[in-house]
Amino acid sequence: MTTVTTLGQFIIEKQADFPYAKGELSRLLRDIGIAAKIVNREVNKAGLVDILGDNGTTNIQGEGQKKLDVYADEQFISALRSGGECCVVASEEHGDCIFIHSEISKNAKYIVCIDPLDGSSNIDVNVSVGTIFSIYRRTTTEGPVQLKEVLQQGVCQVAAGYVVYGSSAMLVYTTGKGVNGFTLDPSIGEFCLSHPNMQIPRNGVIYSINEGNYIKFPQGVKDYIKYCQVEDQITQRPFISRYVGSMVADIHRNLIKGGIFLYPTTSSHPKGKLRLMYECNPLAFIVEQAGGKATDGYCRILGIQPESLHQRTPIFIGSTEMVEKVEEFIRLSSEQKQPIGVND
Ligand SMILES: O=P(O)(O)OC[C@H]1O[C@](O)(COP(=O)(O)O)[C@@H](O)[C@@H]1O
Ligand SMILES: [Mg+2]
Ligand SMILES: [Mg+2]
Repeated sequence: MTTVTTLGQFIIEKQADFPYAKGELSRLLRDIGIAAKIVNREVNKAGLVDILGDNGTTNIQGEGQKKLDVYADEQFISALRSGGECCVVASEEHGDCIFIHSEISKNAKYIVCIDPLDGSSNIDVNVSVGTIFSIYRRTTTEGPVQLKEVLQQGVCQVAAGYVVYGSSAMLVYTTGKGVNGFTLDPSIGEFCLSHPNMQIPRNGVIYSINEGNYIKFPQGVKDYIKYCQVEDQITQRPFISRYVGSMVADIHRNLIKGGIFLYPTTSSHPKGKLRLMYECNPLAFIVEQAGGKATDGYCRILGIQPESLHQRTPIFIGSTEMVEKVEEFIRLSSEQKQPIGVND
């Protein structure tokens, strides 16, 4: 008989890794797991319930909100509110932080940054979407929590994770001691350990970028795409182009198979499109913990000092050797030198 380890059991077991732990972070991860199950239930039957389509509202970034964006946002915020371990939430769907002032949360130490529904453009077409979360601890216990306590560097994360709502629902997270993946077993309603100690291959043959923006990319990125497309058996090129358009799904695939995900600056997004606090930092923490790399082309994503809640950054993330290769192309093009391996 196969024994299953549920997320709840695993979290408790791993608590021993943290001598100061009192169970608060465990309960917070549990609360996120519960909200993920509720969102998954709606995603699974999205066509049958009134949850597809536009919500008719826009978020702080001027993006049209989907009904599922708003629904997921409400579910995660209500779970974090009622759980009692979270003192402030920074969500993609809200311009400002949501400070939680309740009796149950008066001693709460944790700060959660969240992208409640990632891959919104794929919601209505039954393609994998996700949720991304990042957890920090307050930097002081004095007085009410301040915005500056939210704007911590990615290296200060105490935990991060994502949920993929795909052919199966999976929750993948790290607390800085490796990465583990759990698959939802609908028959028992539990996330069960299915991918222990996930490791991303050091190299890969999959590159993931919206090539529709090709002409808007910096030269170094264009050169790297050309490099990926040139025939060369030794380096197994041409590489395979895969792009779901849901960052969580693209990163999850590369985490398992190896590969690189790139969202550079473009002329329409001169600072990049993806958000540092609740997309890039959490996924960078996971990929680094799995043995990969995440940079903005020059610097480590986790080392960037945040200045605002919804700031964007270019990102190159995945198998270490592939990220180092694209960094090389970006450096060479900024030194206006001809890269090797493009016009073989
Ligand atoms: O359509 P584009 O420009 O390729 O952008 C796709 C990217 O935008 C996102 O959908 C942005 O995330 P949200 O859906 O949470 O706003 C990413 O998941 C995805 O990688
Ligand atoms: Mg997103
Ligand atoms: Mg989103």
